[in-house]
Amino acid sequence: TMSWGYKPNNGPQKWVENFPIADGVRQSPIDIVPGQASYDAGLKPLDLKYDPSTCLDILNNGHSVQVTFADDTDSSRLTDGPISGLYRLKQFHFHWGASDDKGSEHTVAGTKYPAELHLVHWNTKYASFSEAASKPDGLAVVGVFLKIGGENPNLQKLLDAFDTIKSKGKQTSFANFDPSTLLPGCLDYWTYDGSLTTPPLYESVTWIVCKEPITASSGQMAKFRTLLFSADGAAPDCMVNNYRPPQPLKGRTVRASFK
Ligand SMILES: CCCCCNS(=O)(=O)c1cc(S(N)(=O)=O)ccc1C(=O)O
Ligand SMILES: [Zn+2]
Repeated sequence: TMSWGYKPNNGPQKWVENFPIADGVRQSPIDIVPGQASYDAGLKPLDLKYDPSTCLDILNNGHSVQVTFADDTDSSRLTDGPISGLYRLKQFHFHWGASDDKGSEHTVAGTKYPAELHLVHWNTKYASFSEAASKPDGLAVVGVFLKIGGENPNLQKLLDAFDTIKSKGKQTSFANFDPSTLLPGCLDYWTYDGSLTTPPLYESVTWIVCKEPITASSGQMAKFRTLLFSADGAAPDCMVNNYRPPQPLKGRTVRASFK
């Protein structure tokens, strides 16, 4: 049997067949409507501290490109913001479109961005990432939108590794990358209770979506589209449109850290 993907026969409309939580009460992503978000003066600024020496490798996992971090210490972590306690950085990855007019998972008043970066952190009140991944307060994912603009030299460091991880299952060592170079200058955010946006779709994510996008040039976005969903030797299948569309809010409140 074919595993899940983003095509008509195995994509987001079909995931509920093997992952019934796809129709759950706190699914992600969502359309964020700024006028309907409630400003919460109690929300703290995000405190993100990343140690580049914890960066391990870059991988084509067949769904996205992922940069993985050593998470055996607290040296790359998220605290404050909407969360309590300390969450360790596990990995970051992206979602993008076949063209610059789509690609993000979250949308803002219906607006799609060409891509979205997700920095995945897990709650150290649990013993491991995989234990945390299924708990209601287990994960905190920081989302950052990419918009078309000037060349992004920090993003380029990742793109330069893409030729060696073109196909599914390829990975290569990737050292001393500082993910904070991919964060926008302003860390105003929206936050809501949600889920993983890929199977198993666990409802375990506190989403923290930055209001300010970072830029990528159109040529840099084209580089993402040279990656393949397919493994070496299989018919080449371009890795594009690896995003889940917005899901029903089902009564949830979206809070804003800013007025
Ligand atoms: C134990 C099962 C964990 C599955 C989730 N893993 S993850 O790194 O949090 C993740 C999050 C996300 S997302 N878009 O941040 O919800 C997408 C993919 C993955 C992945 O597994 O590659
Ligand atoms: Zn993601």
